[in-house]
Parts: sequence; C-alpha cells; structure tokens
Amino acid sequence: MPESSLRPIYWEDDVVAIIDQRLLPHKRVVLRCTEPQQVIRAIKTMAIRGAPAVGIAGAAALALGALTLKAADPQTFRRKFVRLCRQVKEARPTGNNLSWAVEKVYSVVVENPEADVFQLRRLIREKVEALMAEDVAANRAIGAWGRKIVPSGARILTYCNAGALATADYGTALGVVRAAFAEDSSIHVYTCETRPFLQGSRLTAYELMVEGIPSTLITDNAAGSLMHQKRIDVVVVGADRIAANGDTANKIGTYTMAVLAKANDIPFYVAAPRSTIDPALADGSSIPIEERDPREVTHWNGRAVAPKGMAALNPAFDVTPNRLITGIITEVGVLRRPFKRTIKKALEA
Ligand SMILES: CSC[C@H]1O[C@H](OP(=O)(O)O)[C@H](O)[C@@H]1O
Repeated sequence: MPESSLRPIYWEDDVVAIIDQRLLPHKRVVLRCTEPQQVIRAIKTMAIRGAPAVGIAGAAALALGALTLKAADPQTFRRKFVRLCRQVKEARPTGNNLSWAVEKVYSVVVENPEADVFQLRRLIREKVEALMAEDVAANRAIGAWGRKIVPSGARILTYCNAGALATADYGTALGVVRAAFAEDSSIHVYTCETRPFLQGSRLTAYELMVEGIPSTLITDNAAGSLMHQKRIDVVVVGADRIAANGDTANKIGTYTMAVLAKANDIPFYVAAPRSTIDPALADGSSIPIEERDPREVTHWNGRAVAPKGMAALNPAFDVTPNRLITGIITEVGVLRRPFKRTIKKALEA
C-alpha cells in the first residue's frame, strides 16, 4: 500500500498496482498488472490517466516487460525491448511524458552495452523507480514556486485533474493548490467538472475532499459567468504537451478557460514538470490531438445520453496559444514571456 492513498500507481514486489480511476470516487479498485500489455490497456482505457502518471505507467510497463520478455541472450532481449518501447509510446499520443519516459528507460539499455539480461532487468527497474521519485520531487517544487502566484485568500479555478492522481503523487496544478493551502487555509478552489470523462467532478473533487481543501464543483459552462462576476482570482491548469514557444496542449476545454480568463483579466497559469515540454515542437500547431471513442460523449456509465445513432466529436485535448498564458510553473521556476527563451533556459537548468 503506498504511503499516500492518492498515488495512482505503485509497486507491490514485481507487480504494478494501478488504481482504476474510471471507478473513482465511489469505488477504489486496484488493477494488479504482471504483464506490460495489462498496463498498456490501463493507459488506453484511462484506468490511469494524466500525462505524468501515464509516463510513469509506460515506464512501469517496460520494467514488467524486462522481467517477462523471453530472451536467452542480451541481443534478443534488446531487440524485443525496442519493440515493446514502440508499443508503449503508442498507447496515448498527446502527452509528452509517455515518450519522454520511454526514452529515459531505453537510455539505460543503450548506456549499458555490456550488461547481461539480469543486469538490464535490475537497471531498468531502478530507473523506473527513480523516475517516480523525480516526478514527486518535481511536483513539490512546482507547488513551492506556484504558491507565490496565489494571492492571499485566492479563489482558484482549475480544470480537469492535474493532481496526485495525474502524476506519481502530489500533482502539478493541484500541487500549487496543496502548497498554497498549506500556508493559507482561506483559499477556495473551484473545480470544473470537465466533460466528458469528468476528471474534475470525480477526481479533483475527490482529492480536494480528501485533503480538506475548501472547494466547489461547477459545470464547465459556469466558469465564464464566475469569472465575469469577479469570483475567480487566478486559473491554474495542468498540461500534456508544451511546445518550445509555450503553446500548451491540455484537456479539451482548457482553451475555452484561457480565452475566458483573458477576457476577464484573470491570470492563467499552466503547471507542469519539464518532462511535459517538447522542445522539438516549435509551436502547438503540430501537437497530436487524441480522438477518443464518441461513446464517451453520447453515453455515461454505459447508458445513452444522446439519441441512438447520433454522431459525436470527442477530441481529448485542445491547444492554448502562449499569448493566453500568464506563466508556466515548472520545478525550476515560473516561466514568463518570452517563453521560447525562458523555456530553453529552464531545460538547461
Ligand atoms: C498533471 S497534468 C494531467 C493532464 O492530463 C489530463 O488528461 P487525461 O485525463 O486525458 O489524461 C489533463 O489534460 C490534465 O491536465
């Protein structure tokens, strides 16, 4: 059992335990994975979700693969392992953390050309555990930097779930909230439900209730009205992929929140570790946007909401242009314009 009940993924000896977030907040079911395909399926079905958590899960899938791959010699092991790395990377396309984590784990294999299969298995497992610890440390640092942008008694609007459940623990946007609350119990969080997967009403609300942080659930449609009534002081969201110029992909609807914040002169911050930044992308125009099953829109809990046969669009993310972003809160500081320069500097820190 992990030290924090909100850790979405943890090791039980050589088993990868994953909380099935599709069933939260009312049921806590743990998926116990012994094969990489089980973890890949958990990522695809969003049993585990959240860019950093998906990266950690992808890395854990590789550690399971290293244990279960049938390879009599290191060459066969390496050949099969490369194939598995490609499979894991394809599990979800938008978040940068998945491919980033796979590359980090694969680098262990490349950097140890003389290692035998047993040594590679150990080195890969150690790398995965290090990535988990590094993500938690990064989130706590994001919280420490981020609390400085939260005014005393602030009413914070957040979107989707960028909490402990979306990372290895503690969260990014909710890491900022946790750090601010630790110093100022008068803050108040407004969490958007975040249709259609309801990460806000099911997961963020769950985290805030568990932590005893004053909070209110709102429909996505209510956000603009609250901002217009001057009932929101700052918006803080997570991210799935940040381009070199600061354009940011995040849950569908984030762009709407950014436009509304701009229209109401409310600061809009993105909170993310550097593992979410994709320096190879000059801007957000080429960030791959995952299209998910339209039934996530037309149905809920297996029951039809829309008429039978109704077509539905279900892009899982949108891209917020950097001009709508006040700052990007990372583990090495709050990045401001010009993002191309400050992001480059942050990646070199
Ligand atoms: C810590 S940022 C997590 C990020 O991932 C979420 O997407 P999904 O639930 O589809 O994995 C959302 O965009 C969050 O902001």
